[in-house]
Amino acid sequence: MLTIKDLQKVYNGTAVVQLPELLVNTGEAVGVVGNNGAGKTTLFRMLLDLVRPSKGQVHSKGTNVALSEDWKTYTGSYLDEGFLIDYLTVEEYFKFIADLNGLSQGDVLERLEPFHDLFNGEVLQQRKYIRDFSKGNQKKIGIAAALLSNPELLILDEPFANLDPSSQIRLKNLLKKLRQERQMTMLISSHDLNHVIEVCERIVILEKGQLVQDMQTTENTLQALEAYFTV
Ligand SMILES: Nc1ncnc2c1ncn2[C@@H]1O[C@H](COP(=O)(O)OP(=O)(O)OP(=O)(O)O)[C@@H](O)[C@H]1O
Repeated sequence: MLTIKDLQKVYNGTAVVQLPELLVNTGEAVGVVGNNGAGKTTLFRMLLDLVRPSKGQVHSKGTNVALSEDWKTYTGSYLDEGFLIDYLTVEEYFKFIADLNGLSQGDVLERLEPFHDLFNGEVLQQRKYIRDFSKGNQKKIGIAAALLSNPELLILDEPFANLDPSSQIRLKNLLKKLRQERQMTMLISSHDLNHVIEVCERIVILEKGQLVQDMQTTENTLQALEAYFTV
């Protein structure tokens, strides 16, 4: 699905991402972990053509993401609040996304059904602008919007951050369900090692922009990650 070749991003003379090669197969869920400043967000921004690489390319289904818009039809993503339109209500925002994707009001309601527990009665019909929601609820809105188009590829940056414990568990279960039912390809960055290994069958560790480990998730992965991050 994704082919990253010789990818580099340099800021102020320092390579903050430097990846000779990284392949993400169709149907694979890859967790990206690494300490603050490891380059996770910068990598995701390059995957989504939001930041131009200093060197190298990202291909999605064989197409360079910087040279085509085709990948946008099957890619859902949420990195931060910049993805929202904060002066709209939630319903207006979902309608905007629905119109972009040719979805009816009925489709939207059906596709939001799996979010019922995660929304916890605090997201829909609130009669307020997105900017007036809490950070956690804004994140739920963004993730739901990313999934409205039923994408083949989902890219989420720290989806569990800012969520309360119940919401983290609900989101984790929702992502696991999407994996099981739709074999959705996922790239998820997270500082929550427990949750990310439950959702993803493969974990890559970034350190100072470099890929230092690439492992399949097993019953020993949490221990291995904890050992790695214990300094
Ligand atoms: N626009 C920018 N200009 C200069 N430096 C930048 C810019 N964006 C990111 N960086 C730097 O690139 C490095 C990687 O940052 P990035 O946000 O990708 O890391 P991260 O792994 O997502 O970190 P965190 O876990 O803290 O979110 C950091 O040193 C950061 O300061």
